[in-house]
Amino acid sequence: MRIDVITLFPEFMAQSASLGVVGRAAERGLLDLHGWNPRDYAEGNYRRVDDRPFGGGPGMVMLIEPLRACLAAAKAADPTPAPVIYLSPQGKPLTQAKVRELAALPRMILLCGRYEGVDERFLAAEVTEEISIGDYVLSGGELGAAVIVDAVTRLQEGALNDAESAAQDSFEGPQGLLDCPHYSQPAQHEWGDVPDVLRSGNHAAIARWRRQQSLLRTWLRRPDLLDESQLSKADRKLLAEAREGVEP
Ligand SMILES: NC(=O)c1ccc(NC2CCCC2)nc1
Repeated sequence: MRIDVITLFPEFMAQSASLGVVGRAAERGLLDLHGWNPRDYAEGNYRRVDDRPFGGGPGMVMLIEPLRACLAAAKAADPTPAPVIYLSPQGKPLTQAKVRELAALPRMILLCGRYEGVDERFLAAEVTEEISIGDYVLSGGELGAAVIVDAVTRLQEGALNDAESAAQDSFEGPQGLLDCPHYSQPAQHEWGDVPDVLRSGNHAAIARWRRQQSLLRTWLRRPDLLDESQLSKADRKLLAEAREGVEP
């Protein structure tokens, strides 16, 4: 997948995409990441990318023309069509379903705003959709872009060593349940012992326990994600059994 990021801080994106799963995916050619700096496309001695807002008020607004030229350069670099996604608190909340949709694309262009934002005329003319990574305000869209880069890259074929681990992630299953608890060495510890079932070697019992824990955890922590009408008979039975003796 190719991802072009329009940002005044391309070094930030390069850094965040050089580590771990994303870094490895980039090395494997699963991710082709390009940074584009609007300042490189700003005219005049001062190479202005921002100016004061009409109507007054605090802060600055990113100007149309440097962004327009910068986006044109990014599009000219590769013929593959791509949605232009603007990160902002006014965007649609990012969900794993949206991540899966984006991960299936051959390319996307991420636009990162700074200051008070981008001239509305640029958004109206060039932006396909706005996405928010949560209901809070950041100083720039770069962290949102890094979140999207990470989330879509780990879903690229071959990015994760064990494809299963992606399927067992929270929100991944068809019902979008939370992930179950995980344990490793030591089996006994002053903070508690590993549940016996996980050491039993009984893979059916282990899968059952994990499913039950995911159901219980989702019910306790994120009931908004649990649509019991969508649960199978088996899942409803597992949840009922797990609920006994547990206060939400
Ligand atoms: N919740 C978010 O996804 C988000 C995105 C961008 C941002 N700030 C940017 C937007 C325009 C100037 C700074 N803040 C928050």
